[in-house]
Amino acid sequence: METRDVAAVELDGLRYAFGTKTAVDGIGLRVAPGEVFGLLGPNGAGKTTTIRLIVTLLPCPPGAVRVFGVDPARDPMAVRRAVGYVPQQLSADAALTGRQNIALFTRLYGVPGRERTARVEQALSAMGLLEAADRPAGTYSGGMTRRLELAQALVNEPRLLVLDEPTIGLDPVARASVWERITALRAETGMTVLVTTHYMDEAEQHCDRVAFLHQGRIRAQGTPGELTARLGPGASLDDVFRACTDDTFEEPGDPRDIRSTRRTALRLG
Ligand SMILES: Nc1ncnc2c1ncn2[C@@H]1O[C@H](COP(=O)(O)OP(=O)(O)OP(=O)(O)O)[C@@H](O)[C@H]1O
Repeated sequence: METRDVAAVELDGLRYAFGTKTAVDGIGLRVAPGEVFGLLGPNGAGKTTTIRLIVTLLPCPPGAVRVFGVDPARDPMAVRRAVGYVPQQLSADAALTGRQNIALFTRLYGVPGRERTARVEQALSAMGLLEAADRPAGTYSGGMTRRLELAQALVNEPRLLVLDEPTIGLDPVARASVWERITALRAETGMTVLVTTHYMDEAEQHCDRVAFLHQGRIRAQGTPGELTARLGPGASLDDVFRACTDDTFEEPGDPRDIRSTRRTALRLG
């Protein structure tokens, strides 16, 4: 039986290695239901690997991951039913129309036949794509393509939406339009959103809480306001990013340690 206290995502000592390369090195975090939570960090920090473990695309050890209380190591199908995942790599078929692309996903997700049309229309509407629905996806702008991919994930009616770099490569207007849709969706449905991004301004503006990863470990986590406050007046999330990737940062996992890097970060900033 689920209670209000069940986390949307809970990681406890999560580890993963590709052969001898440790990509995720003992991560613990908790994403509350309804939160927008940002996983931040430099290239190779372990963000995508963490996400792929959560969405069951990589096998995780029992007990290290819970999605709404369900361990993907024990019941991956239950986790897949709860999750909508938009990977970094573009997944829309350029030759199909937007509507056809989304319809394809209703089949992939096993949406019952009688519900498919309504789900497709809802997803198109939620992502502002009704007018462009019957054009080939190959004619869409970058921002529209991203919104189409979000729409594809939405037909599963996910409780947890997982987005890997949803705005990468988009111009500022398209980035804003993608976030506008995500924000509206969250407000309307109460959906939990787990997102990776390299854009610190987006994380600062749109994430309720964030965790900074570096070399497979969490270096700091909290609200953007908490983390910047630890670096002092005028600090930005960019400064926190730099502090967390500084090699002198010794004790991962304890957000208080960020204070010890304050001087370094300010110097670098
Ligand atoms: N399939 C793989 N085989 C071997 N090593 C991998 C594989 N996938 C990722 N890695 C390694 O694991 C580490 C973490 O990679 P990951 O893709 O999770 O990082 P990331 O934080 O998502 O980076 P980016 O911001 O570049 O997407 C990196 O050192 C990467 O080279």
